[in-house]
Amino acid sequence: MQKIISAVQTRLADQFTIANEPIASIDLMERASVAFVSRFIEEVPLKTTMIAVYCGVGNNGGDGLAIARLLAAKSYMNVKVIILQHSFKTTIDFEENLRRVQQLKLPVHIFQSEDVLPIETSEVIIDAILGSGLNKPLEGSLKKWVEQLNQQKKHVIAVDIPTGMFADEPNSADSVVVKTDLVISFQRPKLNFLLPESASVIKRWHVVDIGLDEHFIQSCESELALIEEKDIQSILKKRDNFSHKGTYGHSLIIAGQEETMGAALLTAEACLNTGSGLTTAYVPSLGLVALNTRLPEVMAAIGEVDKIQWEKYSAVAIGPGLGTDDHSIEILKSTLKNFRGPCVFDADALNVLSADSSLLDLVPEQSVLTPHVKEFDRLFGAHENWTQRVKTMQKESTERELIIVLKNRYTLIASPTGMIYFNLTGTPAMASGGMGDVLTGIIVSLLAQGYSAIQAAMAGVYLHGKAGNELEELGYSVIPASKLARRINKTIGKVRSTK
Ligand SMILES: NC(=O)C1=CN([C@@H]2O[C@H](COP(=O)(O)OP(=O)(O)OC[C@H]3O[C@@H](n4cnc5c(N)ncnc54)[C@H](OP(=O)(O)O)[C@@H]3O)[C@@H](O)[C@H]2O)[C@@H](O)CC1
Ligand SMILES: Nc1ncnc2c1ncn2[C@@H]1O[C@H](COP(=O)(O)OP(=O)(O)O)[C@@H](O)[C@H]1O
Ligand SMILES: [K+]
Repeated sequence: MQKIISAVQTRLADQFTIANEPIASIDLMERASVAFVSRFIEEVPLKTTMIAVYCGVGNNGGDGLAIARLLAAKSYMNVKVIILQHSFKTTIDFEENLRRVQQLKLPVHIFQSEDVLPIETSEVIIDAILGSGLNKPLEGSLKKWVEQLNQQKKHVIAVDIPTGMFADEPNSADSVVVKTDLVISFQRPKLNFLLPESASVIKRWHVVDIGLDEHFIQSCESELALIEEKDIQSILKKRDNFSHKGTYGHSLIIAGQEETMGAALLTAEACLNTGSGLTTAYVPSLGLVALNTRLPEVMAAIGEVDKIQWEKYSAVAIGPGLGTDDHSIEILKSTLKNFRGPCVFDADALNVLSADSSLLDLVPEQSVLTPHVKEFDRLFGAHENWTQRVKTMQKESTERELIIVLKNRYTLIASPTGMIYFNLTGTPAMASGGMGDVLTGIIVSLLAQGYSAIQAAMAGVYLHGKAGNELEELGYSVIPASKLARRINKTIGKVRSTK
């Protein structure tokens, strides 16, 4: 698990590394710049490319100057430096790198606040104007310059963070930020890279290791962390030699209506392939033929709700394609009343809970809720931005002792301990109908197999995304949910075998 740290904590990590490695500040800047350049070369391999490095006068600008020098040393022939003199308060390392650049005789153009920037003729812009030292939204000449740069629609690569973007607090909707194709960021992604608002200014980001003290970073107080594959490997258990189907639990999936039987099938198929010992689907009787034809391994439960033998099941998933009519409400109420084991609430189950907060209050502790953003806002109220949603998740999850999985490109998982875990696996190729049903099937299966609620949510989300990544690598530009439901067992096998 990698802690995500704030801009302030990053500064402390810089200082700690400088004092304890020990390393001179200027040498740490050099190391960061070397790390940037090694990734930049992969992005822009052509040495004749015209590159303009836009520098501020703080340490981000210092990085920019070092990067310009290092690129020239790597035989990039057309590198020029533009210094935006937004302040006269320069840093020592900026000054030192300016001296080094001037010795090389690289073209350096300096612009003062009142100056108008000429139209940029270079093909690639490196944004080293401001980094994590941003302390207020851009204004005045800096804002004007950045607006002008954005209009030119160049290939922009930012150093550490796009100029104007806060690392860990929300930018207002009208704030001006450099629009980037790639951010090469130092040591950790910034919180805001992981929230959907960043999409308007960041197409891709990549983190490079600049050798900050990891022990210090991991000891920082932070309630935000990134899930790593080794975390999932340590969760996943091997299947024992003398185990049998009874060892791996019995999942009940309550899903589907006449027009949405597919949701029940997808959930059940994913559950089966994730390793649940037995899987039963409670579906309308008109769905029986489909279920028996498509998934002969899955048993069916049909008929009156009060006939369900709740004690047979180790875990329940309720909601995909269930509808929100009276019958669905009755099934949900019955689940809340009768089932004592771990439960996943998804889709229409969440919609029913949103419509009646007294039902939401009955959801047992350690249940897993898997809303997408609309379901989340229906459950917990409208939000102005994702920073607010993160706070709400934390509050609701700790107060209600629930695991909340807020699905997105980078799905967030809130634990009742107050921690928020970010998952980085997954791909936009997974943005297709039924994908959430598959996730629900994976999570309920893990619950039935005896994993704790937080383990099942973390492993489920990670493996779901990882299966998507693997299919994309096999050539799928869009992944049908059923394809992923059939792939998941292979993904689990691979993650487990690399232990
Ligand atoms: N420390 C290290 O060893 C390492 C650091 N590294 C690099 O340092 C970067 C952080 O550098 P930094 O702290 O110097 O801040 P930076 O982003 O350059 O800006 C500071 C300047 O911005 C100004 N300013 C702020 N907001 C403003 C606004 N809205 N509009 C106008 N001005 C504004 C502020 O002015 P002030 O408000 O103080 O007057 C100050 O002059 C980090 O992202 C990474 O790239 C790496 O080399 C690794 C080693
Ligand atoms: N752009 C994306 N990148 C990564 N994962 C995605 C993306 N879009 C959707 N997903 C994943 O697909 C699933 C969609 O869930 P949901 O919206 O409930 O779909 P459905 O209701 O069709 O089943 C979530 O797990 C989400 O994380
Ligand atoms: K920058």
